[in-house]
Amino acid sequence: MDMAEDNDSFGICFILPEGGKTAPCCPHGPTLLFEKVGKGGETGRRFYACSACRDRKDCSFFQWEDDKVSEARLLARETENQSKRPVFSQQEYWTRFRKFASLPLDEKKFCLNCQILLLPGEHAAHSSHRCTAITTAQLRKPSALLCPLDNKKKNAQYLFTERSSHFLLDTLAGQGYRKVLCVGTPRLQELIKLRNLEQKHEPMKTLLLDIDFRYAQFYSQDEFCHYNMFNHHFFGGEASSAVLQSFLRECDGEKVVMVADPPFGGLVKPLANTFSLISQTWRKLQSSDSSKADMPMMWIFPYFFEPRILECLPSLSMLDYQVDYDNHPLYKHGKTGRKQSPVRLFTNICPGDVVLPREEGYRFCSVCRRYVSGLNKHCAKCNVCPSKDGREWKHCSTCEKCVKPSWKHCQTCGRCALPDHPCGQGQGKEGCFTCGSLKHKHKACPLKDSHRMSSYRSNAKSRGKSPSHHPLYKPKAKKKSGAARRAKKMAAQSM
Ligand SMILES: C[S@@+](CC[C@H](N)C(=O)[O-])C[C@H]1O[C@@H](n2cnc3c(N)ncnc32)[C@H](O)[C@@H]1O
Ligand SMILES: [Zn+2]
Ligand SMILES: [Zn+2]
Ligand SMILES: [Zn+2]
Ligand SMILES: [Zn+2]
Ligand SMILES: [Zn+2]
Ligand SMILES: [Zn+2]
Repeated sequence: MDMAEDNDSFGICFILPEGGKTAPCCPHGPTLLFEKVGKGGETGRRFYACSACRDRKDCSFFQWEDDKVSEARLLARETENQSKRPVFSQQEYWTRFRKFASLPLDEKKFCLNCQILLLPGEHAAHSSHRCTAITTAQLRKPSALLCPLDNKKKNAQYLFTERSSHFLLDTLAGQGYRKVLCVGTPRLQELIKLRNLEQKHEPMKTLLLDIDFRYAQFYSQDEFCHYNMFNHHFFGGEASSAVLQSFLRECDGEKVVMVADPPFGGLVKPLANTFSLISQTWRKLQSSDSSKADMPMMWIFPYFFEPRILECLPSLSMLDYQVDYDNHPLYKHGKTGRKQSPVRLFTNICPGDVVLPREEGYRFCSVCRRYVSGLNKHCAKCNVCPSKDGREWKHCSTCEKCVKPSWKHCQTCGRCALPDHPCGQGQGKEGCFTCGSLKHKHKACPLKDSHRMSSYRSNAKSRGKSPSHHPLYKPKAKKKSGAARRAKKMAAQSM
């Protein structure tokens, strides 16, 4: 980490759900349990908060773990949760879609204000809204039709460029996968369906799990589930989770792979927990010979979360491929954008099997047995291709490792750092790689279980007060950890 963390801050830890305890629900399904952690690492009071939203404006749920909640309050909560449900069930959406698809062209209308496909009887009710005609081709590309939800702290809908979505699809098809579980990847699902229509390749099946139920309008029950990937919650209940179960069953040798592209501000640990649960479900459904294997997956996330991700899911490894987005213009691949994309693929597919495009400068390192960025030169001393960010890193013989090109070895700190680093705070120790603090090691880090600390920074005064004084809702970001700071910057620089 290239950042020092201010040591007076408190962290918030995410606690994995314990068996037998049911968490209260917000409109986004079961909430997650968190714990405030003091500077000495001592733990504080636990509370439940929304799994999906990091901003109080999006979901204001808050409850101390030991709160006694009145019946009246529970009822009010349930009513609120109900009111946030989609108007139609997935089956109703599908019926509507089929009706819509059979309409003559001049009756096919989409309301831009309400973001819904309109059936003939509904045009009048939307007459004062902006409505647009829809072609069959548009109907097949919902991700281009729906306006991306760029709410940074909730949806952060960044859509793959053609380059990245085709790369993903070609790679997976080339590996023999015939079923792609798309977790938060609507554009990939769409591309798979378009490719099937061409009838040039063996058809692939796809199921989209996404919290954005606008996509429900375009798909059958077998193609879309309204889903929250931070708590593995199916809004459509058991019928919906059964859809996933049947998708994960590999009949006739149809291999399944999962591709997930969560919002970058999301917590790593709950996501890893969800992906493990999906993998477990998959494993139970397979014949005995694959009982030990993990479900093949690709998790798309910025490279600076690598330590966190590998800590949670050690079977993954990070590839050098830069994933880029249409509506994230600053982070384009290679030299075309102002900056290189920091987003990478984390996968348990053998890295050597994922061929990165030579025409984009990637090359195969025969020692590392994987494809790497053109500038990622193999270091004979470290015996790896060390670069994480696509730039050429250089070896520091004092630190005995390769470092970013902008770093210089500092005699005072006894390590490599940016030239303008806060000097002299480390006493020659490397400190914590989670938060960057030089005063403790990673194992003792109070922020270990959360990279959400940027929005959760607080002071002790908030303890015991009402929800409106809750630490979650008081973003008092001074200095963030490297990863949190960069994730925030990515979100802020978008659009
Ligand atoms: C970074 S975008 C990825 C889109 C992808 N690059 C594509 O082009 O298909 C994040 C996606 O995850 C979805 N999403 C956000 N929060 C979610 C949650 N809690 N559960 C499930 N999906 C979520 C968004 O609706 C969006 O589709
Ligand atoms: Zn919520
Ligand atoms: Zn409307
Ligand atoms: Zn190498
Ligand atoms: Zn080296
Ligand atoms: Zn050094
Ligand atoms: Zn120094």
